[in-house]
Amino acid sequence: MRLIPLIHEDQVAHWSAKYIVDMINKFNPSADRPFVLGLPTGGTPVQTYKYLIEYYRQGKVSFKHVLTFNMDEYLGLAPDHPQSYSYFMHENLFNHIDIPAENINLLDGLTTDINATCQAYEDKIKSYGGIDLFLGGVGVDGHIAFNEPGSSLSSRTRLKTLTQQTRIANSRFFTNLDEVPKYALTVGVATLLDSKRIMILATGINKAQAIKQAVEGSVNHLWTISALQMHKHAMIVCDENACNELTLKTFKYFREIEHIDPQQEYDFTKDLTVFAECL
Ligand SMILES: N[C@@H]1[C@@H](O)[C@H](O)[C@@H](COP(=O)(O)O)O[C@@H]1O
Repeated sequence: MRLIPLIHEDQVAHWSAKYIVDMINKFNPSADRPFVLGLPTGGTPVQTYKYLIEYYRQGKVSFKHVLTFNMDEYLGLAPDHPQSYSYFMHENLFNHIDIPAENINLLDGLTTDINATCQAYEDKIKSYGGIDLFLGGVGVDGHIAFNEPGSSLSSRTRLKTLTQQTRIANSRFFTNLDEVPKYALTVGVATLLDSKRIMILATGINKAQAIKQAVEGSVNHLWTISALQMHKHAMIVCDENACNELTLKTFKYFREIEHIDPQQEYDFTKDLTVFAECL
């Protein structure tokens, strides 16, 4: 696993956006060979999306041949509902870049045939040869996508019941807790593990326990983020607060191998994908 223990939240956003840009450009996608990108919602990636838009506006990346699959969607919310993940993605990213509408894939929260919708999503991902890079966040309870504690580590896209803790955490985007849906459609842990690369973002002290479990804990279905340990190219990009529960030894080790010096400006001009190739 590659852990990038940065200092500030903004560096996490900048690092992750630059990594995505470097990956896309290196891949050199075309109509016949698109780059397949998995995407999350939540508060954490918003700033990453702002940086991606900035890179796009500066002409440093194009999304014309990028195909996206979002990781999850609330059951029962229409795509134009302001709290739906579809709405979020259009507001925060898709409306500001050159991605063709037909390249965007989102789970249908209004589906009347859940199993068929989930199977079709898995099939579509496979038909493109899998996800090249899945970007994600992490819940306070260590969930990735909506794979709540106790999710099978072999799970695929399906319906999940949300925990009360997750509903409370996500209620900040709704008027009150009762409005937060109780169910969601989500890609599974195995769907995520099938991606060629996974990059999880974590910022803030409330993610520190999840990061400890992910990096120092054992692989465990109660902390689904720990399944990243089974992946060949998994990365966690986090700020100092999210590292708060790591041992000093772990923290220093990863900081050293990533050449992160808190006294120096981070060099965002270098190719961030290179280290991953060496792992
Ligand atoms: N399903 C999403 C996850 O994909 C996300 O990682 C998590 C954390 O969100 P935030 O970044 O707002 O802390 O929230 C939701 O539960």
